[in-house]
Amino acid sequence: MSVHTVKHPLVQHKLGLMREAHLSTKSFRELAGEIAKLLTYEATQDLEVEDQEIHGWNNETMTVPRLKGKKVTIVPILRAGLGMLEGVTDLLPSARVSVVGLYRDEESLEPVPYYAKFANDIEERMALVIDPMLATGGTMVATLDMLKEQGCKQMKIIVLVAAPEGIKRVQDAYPDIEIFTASIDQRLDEHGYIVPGLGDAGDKIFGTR
Ligand SMILES: O=P(O)(O)OC[C@H]1O[C@H](OP(=O)(O)OP(=O)(O)O)[C@H](O)[C@@H]1O
Ligand SMILES: O=c1cc[nH]c(=O)[nH]1
Ligand SMILES: [Mg+2]
Repeated sequence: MSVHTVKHPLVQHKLGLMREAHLSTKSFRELAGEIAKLLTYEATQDLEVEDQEIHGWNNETMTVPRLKGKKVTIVPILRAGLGMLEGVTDLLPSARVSVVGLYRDEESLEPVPYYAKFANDIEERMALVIDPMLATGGTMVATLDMLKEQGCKQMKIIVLVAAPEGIKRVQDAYPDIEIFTASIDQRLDEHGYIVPGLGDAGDKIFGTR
């Protein structure tokens, strides 16, 4: 498995803005979408293209590259993953969206699934799982287990911030999966929050803090 930390200045600048304690809900949500879009650009670098002949502006034929029609399903993890969805669909407008809902139990820190609705032909699609936070990794591994159970063969992960503990948990369970992130932060605190992190991303995106 490889972990790609996207060091692009725009990504790093925007993530820095997200770390401000008193950022408005509006700004936090906008930045989450913008970084998600930039990370998607990186995560889709290996999409295949094929030549297609077209008539150009002067009616001469020319050959242009076109996406080969790789089927993708975007998988936002409720709630917080929804804050990234628009940024991802901006770049992948034809992708199907498969939604899973899991929350992390505050005491045990274990994921509790409560919703799932998958694309019909999910077994033929590459799944792009999106969630702002990869903390203990419990939620992500449970999501990947659900996708595998549905017959999904190729999966990638896009998170805004990852903790080393979460990366290891995903890595142990799914050695071949690629993770794209804007930052690998230092550690988890005693409540399982990423430090320095962003705080509770779901609460910040939905204004429920
Ligand atoms: O890696 P983990 O330790 O499992 O933690 C990460 C999960 O916690 C957060 O969701 P939360 O449970 O707060 O739900 P929410 O999105 O509804 O706020 C976050 O958005 C991840 O889904
Ligand atoms: O730091 C964290 C950890 C889990 N969930 C969050 O929203 N933030
Ligand atoms: Mg939350």
